[in-house]
Amino acid sequence: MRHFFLGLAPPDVKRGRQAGNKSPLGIPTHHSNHSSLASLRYTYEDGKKTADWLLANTKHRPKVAIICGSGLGGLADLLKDQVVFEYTKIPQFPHSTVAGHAGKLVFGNLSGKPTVVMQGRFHMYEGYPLWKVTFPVRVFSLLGVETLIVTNAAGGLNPEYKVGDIMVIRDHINMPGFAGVNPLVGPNDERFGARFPAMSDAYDRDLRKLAHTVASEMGCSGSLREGVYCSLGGPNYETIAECRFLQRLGADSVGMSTVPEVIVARHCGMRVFGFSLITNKAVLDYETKEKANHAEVLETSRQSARVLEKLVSLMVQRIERNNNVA
Ligand SMILES: O=P(O)(O)O[C@H]1O[C@H](CO)[C@@H](O)[C@H]1O
Ligand code: HPA
Repeated sequence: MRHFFLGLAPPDVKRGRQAGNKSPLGIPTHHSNHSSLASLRYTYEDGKKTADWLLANTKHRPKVAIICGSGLGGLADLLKDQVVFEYTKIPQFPHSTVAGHAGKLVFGNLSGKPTVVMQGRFHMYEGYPLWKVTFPVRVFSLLGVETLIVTNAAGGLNPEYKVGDIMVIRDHINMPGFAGVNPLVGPNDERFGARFPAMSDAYDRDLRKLAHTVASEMGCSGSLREGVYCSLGGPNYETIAECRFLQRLGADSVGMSTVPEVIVARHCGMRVFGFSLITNKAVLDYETKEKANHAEVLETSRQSARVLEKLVSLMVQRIERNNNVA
């Protein structure tokens, strides 16, 4: 296993062609107007710089990328012939700040397939704008990744779901998107994708089918669900009224991530698959004393991670080049 401690200070983020004070996360603290805010983002060339740096420092050429949810980073340990980069050492990469997100990018072979795994993702509630949250996805696309697998820890809204169940994501509800909070807001660079991408087929049908096949071969189809994930901004967990509202909207699970990554991956033509691990039941009853908390989320992830890891690695084994399933 090789670790990179090259001591490279991450270069400054593109300033959106404006001067101004910055927070420690590189986020400007003063904006003259909305349009300067909208043009503040990483450019295609920024993504290319980071991708080229990674390609120069590893011989791996991944076709599959996996983003691990809270407490689910153990998946990276299954990679053979690892090359590990701390996020803090990768030019322009944001840094992980949440418990259960180690902040390492791991390249290697998973089930014999060249794969890159994010041990830790970025969330809007950490103070990152969505163009930073989703920067790794664009870097993956520039590395040549064709398939993105996302995992997350989520609260179960569907009354049938139990803690420890795994939900194949069939579709999502982008709650912040209703208010215009979307990673694709701002000037569109056609080299990544079209101005108006479709999202009706965001989660690949063949990979969803494959997940059910693999789960039944593993003998765990009883705890495999399929449903709709709803993303909120966080960081507070939902009120009871909000959970009831989300249920009525048709959401089966709720979390604070994933959707921006999926939107950006689909924008740049990647095939997407996702799992929610149901780490807690959403609180829907005013009589209960139950409360969501991150310690419980991490504990459920710890207990159920092995099944999820096996499911993902068996799926990767069957993903062929050019988006086929073996
Ligand atoms: O979605 P992931 O990153 O798995 O994490 C989930 O767990 C945290 C809350 O416990 C939130 O960050 C929520 O989004
Ligand atoms: N709500 C939001 N995000 C979450 C939850 C939840 O209940 N569980 C894990 N992440």
